[in-house]
Amino acid sequence: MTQHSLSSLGWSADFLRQLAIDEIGVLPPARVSAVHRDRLDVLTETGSMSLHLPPGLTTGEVAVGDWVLVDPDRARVARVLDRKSLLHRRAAGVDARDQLIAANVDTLFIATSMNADFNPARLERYLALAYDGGVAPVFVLTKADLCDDPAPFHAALRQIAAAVPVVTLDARDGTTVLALADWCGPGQTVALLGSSGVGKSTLATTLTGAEIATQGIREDDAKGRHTTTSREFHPLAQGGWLIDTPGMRALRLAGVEAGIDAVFDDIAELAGQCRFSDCQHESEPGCAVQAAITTGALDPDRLGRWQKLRREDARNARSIAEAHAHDRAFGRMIKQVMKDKRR
Ligand SMILES: Nc1nc2c(ncn2[C@@H]2O[C@H](COP(=O)(O)OP(=O)(O)OP(=O)(O)O)[C@@H](O)[C@H]2O)c(=O)[nH]1
Ligand SMILES: [Zn+2]
Repeated sequence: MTQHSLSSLGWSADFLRQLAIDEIGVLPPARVSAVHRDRLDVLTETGSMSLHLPPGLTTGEVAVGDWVLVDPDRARVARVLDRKSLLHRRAAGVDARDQLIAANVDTLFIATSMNADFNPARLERYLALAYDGGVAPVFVLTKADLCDDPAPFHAALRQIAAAVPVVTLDARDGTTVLALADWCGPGQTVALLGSSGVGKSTLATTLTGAEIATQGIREDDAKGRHTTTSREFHPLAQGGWLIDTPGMRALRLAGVEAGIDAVFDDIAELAGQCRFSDCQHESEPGCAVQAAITTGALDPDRLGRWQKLRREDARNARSIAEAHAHDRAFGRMIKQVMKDKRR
């Protein structure tokens, strides 16, 4: 069985600092490598193991990449450590639920190919998710071998986010993929997002040096819940880890307003200068956003994409909040019924 040092698994001072004196050496840390319906797979310094959860903790509250402390006598989780980053979304399907995608990811590779797939709105959506979750984004332009002129794509990315690194590669070619090596070293954790066909599986295979069976079927599971039994935490050839996030086609943002405003910081800043604090940036007098569109400083399409994302995010966050309130009200009703029965 392969053994890993804690630091090669991504352990750092952020986590060590959270341990109480009486936990050190007693409750060993472990990194979650897969989340099943009723248990977790984890990697520790001594190998891999399967853990149950303590009462009061459900697998919906744990993500691949999480650090937990292990209660070795009971072979179960003692507690989940605070995360340094978290990717989450509104679950697929009809139920309004926040779904954790991956925890403690250092870098999100946002993949797109340089063809008709290239879609600024989609890239901004991924970017908002990364910023909100505290994960550093990197744009990965795939299929470099099929593109005669990458310059327009680079220019478009600069418009979207000038500060985000851009790497152009052929996902099948290990030599070009080496351009990602800086983010893939020992102790580093990366995740990969992008729409179908951009080359995620191909890139994952090249980065890990192994065939990864990515399965899109999980998302279509009626409950929108991870029911996988395959591994989701893959060692990278460079020493780090890849968290596989399959089936991310329907990436519905919820409660990531701060991330959205970070992506559109130019518009958020203009909005702060509007005369009315609740300006909708439509036809109000003294609207700094509309003024910037008039002078050509702001692309109206970009404003439209910002407004659309904000609306979607607010709508999803609201339905998750309403679902929680409904659950609580239902719980109270059940309790009352039980009480009345006992009388
Ligand atoms: N020429 C070229 N082909 C590529 C490149 N990356 C991926 N492909 C091909 O594009 C096709 C789709 O690649 P995948 O890796 O399956 O794409 P994916 O993003 O994982 O797609 P889904 O599994 O549907 O999400 C495959 O036939 C790959 O061989 C590249 O950089 N250059
Ligand atoms: Zn305005």
